[in-house]
Amino acid sequence: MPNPLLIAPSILSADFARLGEEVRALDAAGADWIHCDVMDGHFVPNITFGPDVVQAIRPHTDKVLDVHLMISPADNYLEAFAMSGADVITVHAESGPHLHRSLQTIRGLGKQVGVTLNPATPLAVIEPVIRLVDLVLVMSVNPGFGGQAFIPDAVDRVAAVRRMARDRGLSLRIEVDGGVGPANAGALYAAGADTLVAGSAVLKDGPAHYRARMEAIRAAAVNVTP
Ligand SMILES: O=C(CO)[C@H](O)[C@H](O)COP(=O)(O)O
Ligand SMILES: [Fe+2]
Repeated sequence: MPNPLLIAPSILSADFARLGEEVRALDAAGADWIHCDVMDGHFVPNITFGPDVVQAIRPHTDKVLDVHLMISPADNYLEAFAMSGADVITVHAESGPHLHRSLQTIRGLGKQVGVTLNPATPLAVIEPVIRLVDLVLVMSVNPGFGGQAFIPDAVDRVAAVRRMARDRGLSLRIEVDGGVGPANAGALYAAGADTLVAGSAVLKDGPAHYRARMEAIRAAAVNVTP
């Protein structure tokens, strides 16, 4: 039985001066999760925000706050993000030498555990830790910026992660992030993705379009028979 499809708009493409309003608008427009991109200017060549901003948006929605940490090292900040009200905390496998420990720490903080891989990282890296996670995030762009072109190899990588999970009897979530929109949602869902992050495809034309943009992605995903 596949997991229900979730659409997770990324606030990376929101108006940062009106972040609370933006989160409320995404929630009201039918977002399943709110995806929060945390960048440190070191692991990725861009800087966004830290746990104080996650804490500031927490009262604006009851939806799951899906925190994608693009920071290195991540371990020193996991507790702060847990305290900020994050529900899912995802770390990059490439961001430190102690991935297993990072995932154990997130679990110990009572949060859903995510691991993510850059497009060039072999999928085998997650084999030793796949039983520890609730979610595998397959990056479909090189992390750091919104609005980049989708890397088509991500579809095959999703299918391979789904096989890896099924072979072990795991029904974890597979999330895809970067350049996701109606043009690739069907292929991603058919390959086994169940959580689609979308920044620019949802937010680029403002709040009046949020609902229609998310519905278009949802419709494109489920209309392709796996
Ligand atoms: O993690 C990210 C970038 O590193 C973002 O979540 C992602 O790029 C979303 O933006 P878009 O849908 O515009 O690509
Ligand atoms: Fe992200």
